[in-house]
Amino acid sequence: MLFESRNLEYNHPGQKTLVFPDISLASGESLLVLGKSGSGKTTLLNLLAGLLKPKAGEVVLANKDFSQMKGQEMDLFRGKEIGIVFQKPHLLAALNVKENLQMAHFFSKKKGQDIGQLLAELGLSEKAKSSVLTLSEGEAQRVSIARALANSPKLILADEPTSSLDDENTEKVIQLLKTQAAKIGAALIIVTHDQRVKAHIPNFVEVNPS
Ligand SMILES: Nc1ncnc2c1ncn2[C@@H]1O[C@H](COP(=O)(O)OP(=O)(O)OP(=O)(O)O)[C@@H](O)[C@H]1O
Repeated sequence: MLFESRNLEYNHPGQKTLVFPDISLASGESLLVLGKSGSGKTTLLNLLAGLLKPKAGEVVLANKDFSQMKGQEMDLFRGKEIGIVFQKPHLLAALNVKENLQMAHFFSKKKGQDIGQLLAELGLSEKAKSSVLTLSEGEAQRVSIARALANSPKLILADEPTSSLDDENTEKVIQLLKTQAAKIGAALIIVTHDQRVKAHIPNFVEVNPS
């Protein structure tokens, strides 16, 4: 398996212990994380991104357990191997579209995908030199997907990536995530409430409040 998380538990201060379902994904496979508000979906995503350390359990990507990795070692590992798409695109306002993607290459110190080709595949070639402030919401979300993919990560994590998009852009964003994950052989995990996404990705786990 390319990616596995096992027996994960987490404690927010003063809260009940959250216990998570195990996940196991091969290269190119996609999975939805479903669950009620407050059940722990974002916490799970943060554990899978190495942004939080679990109280128990392990997270293994390409045979490496990174669940207890810290500091610079974790940042470097994440920069190389994990692409994250947030609910709202976090782009650098001072930079244009292409420069935002170049930053991802710069920080990961890894030769990733060709940026021109990636922009073309995401239908953004004409926006390469545009300020990110001038993009529509759908375009900005596609740029943030391009940025998450720029280093050809082995794991792509997306937190409610379609919640502010219309049907057409939702369809586009999900297809892009799926086809790009398959193309670069990554595992794809999407946290969502969005019924529209369930139609495209049948594989899911549910986080239940313990
Ligand atoms: N920093 C924190 N400190 C204390 N408790 C927290 C913290 N972050 C989250 N929690 C609690 O942990 C639980 C899980 O939160 P989390 O954000 O992971 O849920 P979620 O399923 O993503 O919710 P939503 O769908 O509403 O975004 C909730 O009860 C929340 O109040």
